[in-house]
Amino acid sequence: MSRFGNLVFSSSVMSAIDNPDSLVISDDPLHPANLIPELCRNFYQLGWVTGTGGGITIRQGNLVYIAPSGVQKERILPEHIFVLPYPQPAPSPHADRIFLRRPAKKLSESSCTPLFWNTFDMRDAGSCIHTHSQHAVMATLLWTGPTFTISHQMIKGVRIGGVGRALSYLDTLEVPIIENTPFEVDLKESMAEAMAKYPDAAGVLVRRHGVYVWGPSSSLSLFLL
Ligand SMILES: CSCCC(=O)C(=O)COP(=O)(O)O
Ligand SMILES: [Zn+2]
Repeated sequence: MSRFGNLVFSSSVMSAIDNPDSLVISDDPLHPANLIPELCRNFYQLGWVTGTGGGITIRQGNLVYIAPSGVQKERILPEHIFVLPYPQPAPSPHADRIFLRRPAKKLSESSCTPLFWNTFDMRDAGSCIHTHSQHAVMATLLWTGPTFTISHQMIKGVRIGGVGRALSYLDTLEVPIIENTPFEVDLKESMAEAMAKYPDAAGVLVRRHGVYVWGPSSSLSLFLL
């Protein structure tokens, strides 16, 4: 453990401070910096992240990897990935979010970052995926109330709260639907409220917009989609 300003981080985080690019260079296809671009290409092919919409994060221990904002997600490269330490104090007008590594190219981290943080803080999630899937949007139009509810369907792989035990055929899956806002960041509070009110939900739908789904790892978040 070492100190970085007022924060205490593991030695792996501290060694990354000397060579930030080492955080996104790996031969391992499962390394988050390689996995995020691959998953984004898959999401594009599925029609889930058309235009520049959607976002993804993977957290491995105290390192958080986040895709860039406002870019065609199918064109993301490992060098475009942001890396942040976790945990860290919430950003405020007086303190910015802390980054261990930013891309050399002029990019911003996903505008979903505050919402991704909800899933780390409230569910100890290892990944969170946000898509604009037409199926998710359609569900929010057909279920006009505050939740999408389903039972006796393909819910056996869905985990309670995204990270707990798997649901059975006989369980009922209830997913909160929050109302859309002009900016992604403005969904943070209503998403957190929905997560607190529905602790068993493995995701949050955003009306006329899409869905946030999380899991203990990227493969399990993906399965829930
Ligand atoms: C045209 S997308 C508007 C913002 C949005 O909904 C979104 O998902 C964008 O996420 P990003 O990671 O590109 O900031
Ligand atoms: Zn979105």
